[in-house]
Amino acid sequence: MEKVACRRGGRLLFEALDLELEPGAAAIVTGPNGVGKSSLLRIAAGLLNPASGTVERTQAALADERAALDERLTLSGALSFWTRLDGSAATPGLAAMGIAHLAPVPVRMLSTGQRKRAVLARVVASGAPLWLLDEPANGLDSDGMKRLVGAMAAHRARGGAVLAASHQPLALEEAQRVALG
Ligand SMILES: Nc1ncnc2c1ncn2[C@@H]1O[C@H](COP(=O)(O)OP(=O)(O)OP(=O)(O)O)[C@@H](O)[C@H]1O
Repeated sequence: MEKVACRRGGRLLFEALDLELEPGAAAIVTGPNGVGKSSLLRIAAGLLNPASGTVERTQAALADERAALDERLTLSGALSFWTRLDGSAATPGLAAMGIAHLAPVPVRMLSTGQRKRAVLARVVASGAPLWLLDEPANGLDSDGMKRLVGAMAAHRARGGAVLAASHQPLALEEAQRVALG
């Protein structure tokens, strides 16, 4: 991102933001509620246009509060919708997040933490080089947190990059800090 500005509802949230993520790199976006962290991730995902500046990205997978998993389907069915598009497989994502046993369970029946793991499984399964994680630790128990940290480290070791927004400390070694507000 070069000189990126974000305006929402007529209000300038941030401007002149430069951010570069090399393969294997990570950045953590911090700042108070409403400052524009999710908006920054949506700009990075290509879902929101910056008010000014330029964005160049590789293929990205976004995990935010919208699960983007069909509530009416089983978890494996909902993940398959995405893996068919991505030409990838759901199994590694389910295994990485420790929810292989939930594959036949309808998405609507998942608990908060299970749902969060499912969203992260979708990201892991995507094979996308850039992970955009909005509050990825929310709702996770200690095992879920360990799995998230492990998945991010493995992704970076394979040359992937992570851009995360979090109020909670995230174990991301040598991550750049992007402090908004
Ligand atoms: N669709 C929208 N239209 C207008 N304003 C919006 C829209 N979506 C978000 N906003 C506003 O943009 C601002 C930034 O929202 P955003 O979700 O990016 O903040 P955040 O830093 O992620 O907050 P939090 O820490 O609470 O998750 C907020 O004031 C919010 O009300």
